[in-house]
Amino acid sequence: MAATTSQSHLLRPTLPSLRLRCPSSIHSVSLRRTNGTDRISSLRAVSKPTILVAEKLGAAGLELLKEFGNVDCSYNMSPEELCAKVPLCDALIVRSGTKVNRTVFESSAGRLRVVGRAGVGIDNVDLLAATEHGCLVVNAPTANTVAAAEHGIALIAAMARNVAQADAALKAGKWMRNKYVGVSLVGKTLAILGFGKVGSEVARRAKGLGMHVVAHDPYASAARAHAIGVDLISFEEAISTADFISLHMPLTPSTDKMLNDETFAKMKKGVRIVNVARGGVIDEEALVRALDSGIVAQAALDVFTKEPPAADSKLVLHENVTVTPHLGASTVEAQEGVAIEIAEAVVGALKGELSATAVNAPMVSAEVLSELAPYVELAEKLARLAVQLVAGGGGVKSVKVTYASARSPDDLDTRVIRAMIIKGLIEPISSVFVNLVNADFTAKQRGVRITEERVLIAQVNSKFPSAETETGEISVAGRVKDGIPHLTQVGSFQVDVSLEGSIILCRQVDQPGMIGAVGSVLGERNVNVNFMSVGRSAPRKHAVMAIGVDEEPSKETLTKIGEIPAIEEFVFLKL
Ligand SMILES: NC(=O)c1ccc[n+]([C@@H]2O[C@H](COP(=O)([O-])OP(=O)(O)OC[C@H]3O[C@@H](n4cnc5c(N)ncnc54)[C@H](O)[C@@H]3O)[C@@H](O)[C@H]2O)c1
Ligand SMILES: O=C(O)[C@H](O)COP(=O)(O)O
Repeated sequence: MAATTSQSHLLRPTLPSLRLRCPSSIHSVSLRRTNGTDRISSLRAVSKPTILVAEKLGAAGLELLKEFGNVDCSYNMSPEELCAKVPLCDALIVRSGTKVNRTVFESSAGRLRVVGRAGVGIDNVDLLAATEHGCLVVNAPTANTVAAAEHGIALIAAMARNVAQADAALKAGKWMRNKYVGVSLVGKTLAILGFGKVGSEVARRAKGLGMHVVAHDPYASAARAHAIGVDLISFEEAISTADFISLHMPLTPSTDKMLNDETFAKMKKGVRIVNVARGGVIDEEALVRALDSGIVAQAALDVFTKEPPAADSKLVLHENVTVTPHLGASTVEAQEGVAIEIAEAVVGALKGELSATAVNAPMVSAEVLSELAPYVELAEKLARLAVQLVAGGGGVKSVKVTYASARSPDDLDTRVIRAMIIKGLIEPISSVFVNLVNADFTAKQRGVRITEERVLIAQVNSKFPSAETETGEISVAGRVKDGIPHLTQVGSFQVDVSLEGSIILCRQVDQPGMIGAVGSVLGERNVNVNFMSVGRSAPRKHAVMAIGVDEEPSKETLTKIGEIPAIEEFVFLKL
């Protein structure tokens, strides 16, 4: 019998069974918890990795990298030069100026294990190709946020007051006070599209300038926006009511050319547009048309579809457009921060640690990670063992994994364990290298179907911990002997005591004299013992004594039992 209560320990997941279903048979393996080390990323260890830095990186980051590996700083490489170098490198660090496409991963012939993007946007890295090649991609998402937001504000102010145009005119000898009358920011509506890290920092600053700030972001939390004093509104409302629009979303298939002829047509005439996100979110030819027609009064752009843009770009040369050459992240402070952030992420990944900034692998919180760590090696080893039990060498096509845990099934992140199971299933029978990055992809590609079942187990804190099983349940067993109910097991201890009157359970060190010591305490206080049984784990180790008593012992009697030196825990139970 297994008894459970609703009390639960949150951090005690258990993985009691893994079942491998093969075409003709079922193999079961019991899982046990081990103290195995965390081999989550399973990135192959090399003595001193080579790290290729393809774009300029801050000195502090380079120092960190040099402490760990051989650092090759090769800036301004052609695509061909990059492809020629990657087979010799374990990690590659880039900014936005290097295209890390499928050819790069293919050229690396499996050597490249980490791509570090020293910045936020990863639109220059082919994530699918990285994943297929088992290459982790990490970025540095936080260190340049403030720099980008400050640049956005600088562009809003410079555009509104014609700073760049007036500067150029004056340097050309033209004093044009009438031509460069600007517009004020105070009281104007600023619509922020993309209310993430940069967008929300721009919002804070714009509010300080007296602007009315609204935002559109399908994934942002309204509570977070309200905390900054910003209303989240629809895209249509944002673009049709704004005096200024500032773009802060990533470039993805769904944001590609988000601002186009159709959307410009819906804007308030004379709107001003700022883009420090990615050039591709604007249809640049449509923007030129909107500028020419006067729908858009001015634009300030830090980013372009093609960087650098063509020297004769109509957009760049437009008199109502202010441009900077992708300088949003380019402050001394941001570049030092980004360099350190990416160096730490790349070094961590090369060491085989899970990165908090992984872009194409599960990001798992430190809490969940430490909870799962003991099961990681277990999962891989069991899968390795199980796959080798399959006759015929064809591997498995279908695997069912059952996770029994005190965590709610919705709150059980199984990605790391699943990846290790896939690794254990596939690596022994193939030359494929499987890690956390490519596990799901590899399983799918090889036709291995993983189904997962999550079972919620309630766990209890027992008054008598020896009654608990490894999985946190209270376990007792009994039988009927000569018509009388008997207790035959407490936890993992075998006992045999009739269930009459009341029972005292004691756990003690197995040593001579214990039955006499407890019996004398009871006898001296006139408590009649009707049955006594001892079960032990091994001679002279631990034992559980079950004592049936006719009378209820006083508190003082129980205290005396507890004071016997070898007694480790005890409990009195009324039946
Ligand atoms: N110019 C620069 O030097 C510079 C510097 C830093 C960041 N950036 C760019 O700025 C952008 C934002 O960076 P971040 O750090 O704030 O990223 P972030 O991930 O914190 O924020 C992006 C936000 O865009 C939102 N979003 C996604 N799709 C959207 C859509 N269709 N409409 C509206 N919102 C949408 C997301 O929900 C998210 O909240 C990125 O494109 C990044 O590459 C540029
Ligand atoms: O996405 C980013 O982090 C910015 O666009 C900065 O890019 P950069 O590193 O090329 O300056």
